[in-house]
Amino acid sequence: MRDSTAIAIGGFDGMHIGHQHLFRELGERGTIVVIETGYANLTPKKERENYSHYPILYIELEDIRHLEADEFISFLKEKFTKLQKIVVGYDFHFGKDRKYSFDDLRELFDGEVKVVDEVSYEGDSIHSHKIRTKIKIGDIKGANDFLGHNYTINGPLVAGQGIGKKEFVATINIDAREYLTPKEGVYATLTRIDDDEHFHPSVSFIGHRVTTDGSFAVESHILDGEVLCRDRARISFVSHLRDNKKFNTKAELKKAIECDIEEAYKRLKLLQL
Ligand SMILES: Cc1cc2nc3c(=O)[nH]c(=O)nc-3n(C[C@H](O)[C@H](O)[C@H](O)COP(=O)(O)O)c2cc1C
Ligand SMILES: Nc1ncnc2c1ncn2[C@@H]1O[C@H](COP(=O)(O)OP(=O)(O)O)[C@@H](O)[C@H]1O
Repeated sequence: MRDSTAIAIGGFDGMHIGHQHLFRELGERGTIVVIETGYANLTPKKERENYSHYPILYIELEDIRHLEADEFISFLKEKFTKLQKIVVGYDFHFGKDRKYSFDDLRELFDGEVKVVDEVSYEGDSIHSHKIRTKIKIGDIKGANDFLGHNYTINGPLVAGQGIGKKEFVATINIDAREYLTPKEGVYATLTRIDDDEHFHPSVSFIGHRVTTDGSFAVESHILDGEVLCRDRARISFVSHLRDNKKFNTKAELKKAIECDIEEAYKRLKLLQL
């Protein structure tokens, strides 16, 4: 990483299609420099590493936000002594009051400054805050189109109420509090257990279990057979099926879950065509 000749700089929460355009400019010896604001919740912390083969250096915003432009460049050159190229996007700003832009980099850096033009999807500029809004309203397709991959959360296994398997269907419950949780409801998903290679087709519920104990849950029912989850699971969202709902009886909820399973099968099958 220290030998890198090119770096791309930004927050990079989501590792979306716009970010990927920057990474394409890095060449063979590149590093991604993540400026951590503490607000990343699409790809928190090291989760970003699943979406690029380049090494990532994490820098706290607090450590650089006060710097003048020349100090910022010196800071980067100290970290990367062989630095020849800096890649940023059209709207990158840095330093005191975010007053510096790529113009300042171009003026003060003695290497190449590559500025990537605005990347859009169907005429709409791609940004992580827009992806967050889409996820919050349950527009999974829209979020995935901007991301260039399925929105995916992951977390350690937690105990459920213990009634799923007996009264409804078996589910894997996880704690995914580091992530932005999609709008409460039911989704067609793919779930990977304990970091195994394989993603299982699944249907997932996110929200307050208003029909039973009212507590918040993120849970996934695997569709292609029984699985044993020991440690953690990763849930990848494919499409929104319906909103969370309070049913009058458990029997009605059970019926709804059976419909959800059927619908999830259909949506996931479409993926394979
Ligand atoms: C596909 C699916 C859909 C669900 N939909 C709802 C729902 O609309 N309303 C609700 O209160 N709970 C819903 N649940 C959550 C159930 O209430 C939950 O699975 C049940 O309370 C068992 O919880 P346990 O696994 O913690 O024992 C759903 C669960 C699944 C798997
Ligand atoms: N849609 C886009 N098109 C081109 N560059 C982008 C785009 N979105 C972000 N970038 C660039 O990627 C880097 C990381 O940006 P960041 O602010 O973390 O992304 P976002 O705006 O999505 O939150 C910055 O250099 C930024 O200019």
